[in-house]
Amino acid sequence: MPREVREGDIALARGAAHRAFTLVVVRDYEGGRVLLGEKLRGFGAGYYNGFGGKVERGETVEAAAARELTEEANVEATNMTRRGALRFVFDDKPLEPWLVHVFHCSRYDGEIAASDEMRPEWFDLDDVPFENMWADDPYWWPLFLEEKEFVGTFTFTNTTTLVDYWIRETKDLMLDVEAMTANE
Ligand SMILES: Nc1nc2c([nH]c(=O)n2[C@H]2C[C@H](O)[C@@H](COP(=O)(O)OP(=O)(O)OP(=O)(O)O)O2)c(=O)[nH]1
Repeated sequence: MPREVREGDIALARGAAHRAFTLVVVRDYEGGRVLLGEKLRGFGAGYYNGFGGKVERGETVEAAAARELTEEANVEATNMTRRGALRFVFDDKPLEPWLVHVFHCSRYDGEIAASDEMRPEWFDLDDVPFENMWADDPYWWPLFLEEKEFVGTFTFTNTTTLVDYWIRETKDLMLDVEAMTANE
C-alpha cells in the first residue's frame, strides 16, 4: 500500500530541473463521460490515460497540451483549463522529477480518432478503469471530477510501483506551481 506523507516529506534534489509534461482529460458533461486513450507505445504503454506528452523547448505548457491532444486524438480543444500539477519522482530514472500539468477540456472541434500512440475510448464517470491506469490516478481523479484544482507529489520505484505520495486541493494553482518549480 502506498504511504501518505506530509507535503515536504518527499526530498527533492535541490536545484533539480523538472521535465514538464501535459495531460489532457476530455469530459463530456452531457454524456457523463470522460475520454481516455489506451497508450499503444512508449512510456506507460498498456495503461489508459489522458492525452499528452513532453513540453518542447520554447513551447508554452498550454500550447503543448493542445498540440498533444491534436496529435494523439485528432481534435482541437476550444475550451481547455489548467486543473492540476502532479510531480513524479522515480528512483530508477534520471534524478529530475517530472511535472505533469493536468488540463480539463470540455469542448473541441473535429472527430475523435485513434493515432499510432493512443486508442481513444469513452468511459462513464463511475467506470473509469483505474485497474489499468497509473497507480497515482485514483488519488487525484476524485479532485479532478469534483472540478477542484490540485497539486501533489508521487514517488515511484521500479517505474510503476507507487511508494508514497501527498495530494491536496489548491486555491491558487499557479502559485503552487511556482513554488514546486522554484530553485530551478
Ligand atoms: N495519469 C498519469 N499520467 C502520467 C503519469 N506519469 C506520466 O508521465 N503521465 C503522462 C504524462 C504524459 O501525458 C505521458 C507521458 O508522456 P509521453 O512519454 O507520452 O510523451 P511524448 O508523447 O512526448 O513522448 P514520445 O513517445 O512522443 O517521445 O504520460 C502518471 O503517473 N499518471
